Amino acid sequence: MTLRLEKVTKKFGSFTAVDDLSLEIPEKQIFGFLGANGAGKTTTFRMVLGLLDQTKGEISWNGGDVGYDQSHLIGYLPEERGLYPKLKVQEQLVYLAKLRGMKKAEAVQQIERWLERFKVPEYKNKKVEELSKGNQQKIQFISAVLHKPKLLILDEPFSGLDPVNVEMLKKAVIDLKEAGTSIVFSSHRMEHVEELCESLCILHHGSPVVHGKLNEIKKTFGKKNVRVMADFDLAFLGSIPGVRKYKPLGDGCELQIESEDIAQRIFEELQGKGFVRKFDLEEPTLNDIFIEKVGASYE
Ligand SMILES: Nc1ncnc2c1ncn2[C@@H]1O[C@H](COP(=O)(O)OP(=O)(O)OP(=O)(O)O)[C@@H](O)[C@H]1O
Repeated sequence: MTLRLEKVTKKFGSFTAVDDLSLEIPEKQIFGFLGANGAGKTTTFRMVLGLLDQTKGEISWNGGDVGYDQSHLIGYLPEERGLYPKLKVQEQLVYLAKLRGMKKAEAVQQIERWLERFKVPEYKNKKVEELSKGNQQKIQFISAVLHKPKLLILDEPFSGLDPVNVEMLKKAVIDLKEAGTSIVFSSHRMEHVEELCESLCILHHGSPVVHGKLNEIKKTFGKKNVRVMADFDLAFLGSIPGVRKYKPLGDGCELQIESEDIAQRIFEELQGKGFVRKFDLEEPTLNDIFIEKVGASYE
C-alpha cells in the first residue's frame, strides 16, 4: 500500500504552492515531511486526502485513487485542530468513529484504551471546551487513529505539546508503525523527524530539495561537522580555507567544513600547538542539512 505522487502540481491562481512533486511513501514506515512555513506540506496532505484537487499529476494509494470510499482506511490529524467544543469527549469520539464505519461498542472500548494510555481517563465525560489545548490535541489524535487506519497523516502532531506529552505521542506513533500503519507526518522540529523517520522529504517552495532514506541522505551529505576540545585558543581554525563556520564553545569549538578532507587539514594545524582533548568528525544533523538546502534556520 505505497502512497505515490507523480509530478503533482497545485496552483492557486498564478501562485504555485506545490511544484512537480514526485514522492513515494513506503508502507509500514514513518515518513517525515519537512519544509519552512508555506513550503506546501498541508496543501500536499489535502491533495492526498482528496480535499483539494491537484492542478496536474497523479496521486495513488494501493494502486488507485484516494477517495471517500477509503476514508475508513485513512486517519488524518489536520493542522487546524477542531473538535466540537460542546460535546463530551466520548460522545464526540464515538460519533467520529461511527462515521468511519466503527460499531459503537468497539469504539467505546478503544476510546477507553486510548484515554488510559494518554493518562486522561477522567476526561471521558467532560466537554471538549473544558480541556486544555494540549489535551484537546490528544483527543484529536485519538480520533485520527481510533478506527485503526492503514495510512495515518499527521500535520504537525507535536506542536503545542509539553515534553511529556510529546514523548507519549511519539511512543504511540512508533507503536502504530510497529502494528503496520504507514505514517506521514509534517514537522518543523528536525529532531523529531531524525528520531522517528526512516525516510523523509524536505520541501522548498513546493519542490523537494531532499528526498530519500535518512541514513543515505546523511551519507551523501558527508561529514561536515568537526568538534575540537583543547587547552589552547582555537580561534585560528576559523580562518583555515574550507572552514565555513567557527563556533566557540565553553571547552572548545565546533566547525562546519566544506568537505570531509578539510578535517585532515584542521587535524594537521592542531599538531604541536598544545594538548588536544577531543577531535571528532561528526555526521551532519538533519538541521544542518535543512539549513544548507533551504537556507533558513528555524526552530
Ligand atoms: N486556498 C489557498 N488559496 C491560496 N493560497 C493558498 C491556499 N492554501 C495554501 N495557499 C498557499 O500555498 C502555500 C503553501 O501553503 P501550505 O499551507 O501548504 O504550507 P505549509 O508547508 O503547510 O506551511 P506551514 O508550515 O506554515 O503550515 C502558502 O504560500 C499558502 O499561502
